Amino acid sequence: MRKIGVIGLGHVGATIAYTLVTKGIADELVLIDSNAEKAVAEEYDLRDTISRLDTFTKIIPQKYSALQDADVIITAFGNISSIKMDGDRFGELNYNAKVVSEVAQKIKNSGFNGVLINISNPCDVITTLLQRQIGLSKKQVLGTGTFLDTARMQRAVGQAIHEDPKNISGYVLGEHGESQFTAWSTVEIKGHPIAEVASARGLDLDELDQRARRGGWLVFSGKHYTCYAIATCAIKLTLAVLSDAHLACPTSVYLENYAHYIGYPSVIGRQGVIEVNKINLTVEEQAKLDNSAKVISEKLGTLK
Ligand SMILES: NC(=O)c1ccc[n+]([C@@H]2O[C@H](COP(=O)([O-])OP(=O)(O)OC[C@H]3O[C@@H](n4cnc5c(N)ncnc54)[C@H](O)[C@@H]3O)[C@@H](O)[C@H]2O)c1
Repeated sequence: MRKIGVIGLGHVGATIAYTLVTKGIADELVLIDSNAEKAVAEEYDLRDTISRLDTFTKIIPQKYSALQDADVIITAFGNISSIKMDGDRFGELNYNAKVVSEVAQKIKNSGFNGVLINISNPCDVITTLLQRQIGLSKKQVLGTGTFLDTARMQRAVGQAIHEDPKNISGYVLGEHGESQFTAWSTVEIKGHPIAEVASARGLDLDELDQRARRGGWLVFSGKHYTCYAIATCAIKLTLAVLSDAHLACPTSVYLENYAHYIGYPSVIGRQGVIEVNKINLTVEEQAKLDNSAKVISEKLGTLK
């Protein structure tokens, strides 16, 4: 039996819930939102969907205690309308930090002992707060982090050279925010290092890095939220946990040397973060990672 909880049923949470139901991934789905009307609306839209599906999902609305034996909780609470068009994901910091204190206590009281995947922004800060306040092990808590930004880098490079983005491998690392960076030393196209392809095809890597970083704002500026790509990232991570896939991907993971969560290569399976996959970065990339960690650390500091 696969039991999943989604907390926060806005654009992102509702897209995730719909995907979990229509793909038959969840046998039981706990749906929670502080907006009671919104929760009922999403619950019944999904119940009506189930009438036409070949699979059945038991929907359990608004019940934290039902999370006790859940395999995965996905947190997608927030207030996206508080984000201005200036490209700063820290706009939700104070709001979501307050939500954490409420939600973390309720998750803790439920006795949940599975894997928590956080989406709420600022992702690295909120993931750090959730882990600290729920008290689950650092392996059991992760954030989507730069998994989405890496998809955007794959899209930017793929578009530039007319390749399927899935043929581009490598990592965007650091904060899920403005200080993120593409670690070009890790990027390959069908096994060819990007440096080779860039010189042969005249690619401007700085510009592609910028396109990956600004990718979210391209979507946000048109519809004032993003949903499909982040939901797909969360679903992929959920499936990696449920099937113990040992999926190698960048997520927001706890790094001892920074003492908080940050986007870094990891391996995801049944227990959550199976491994923090330490890789060799160039001196320049390491400096960018350190800088990104400083940005996250400073924001955490403002909350103390
Ligand atoms: N990490 C990423 O890559 C990524 C990508 C997209 C969005 N996000 C973030 O995900 C979050 C959700 O985005 P959205 O567009 O769905 O926002 P949204 O404003 O549409 O939805 C947020 C939902 O959370 C609910 N909520 C607020 N406080 C709550 C609480 N105390 N308990 C339970 N539910 C609560 C709200 O009622 C609302 O339905 C935001 O923080 C957003 O910035 C992150």
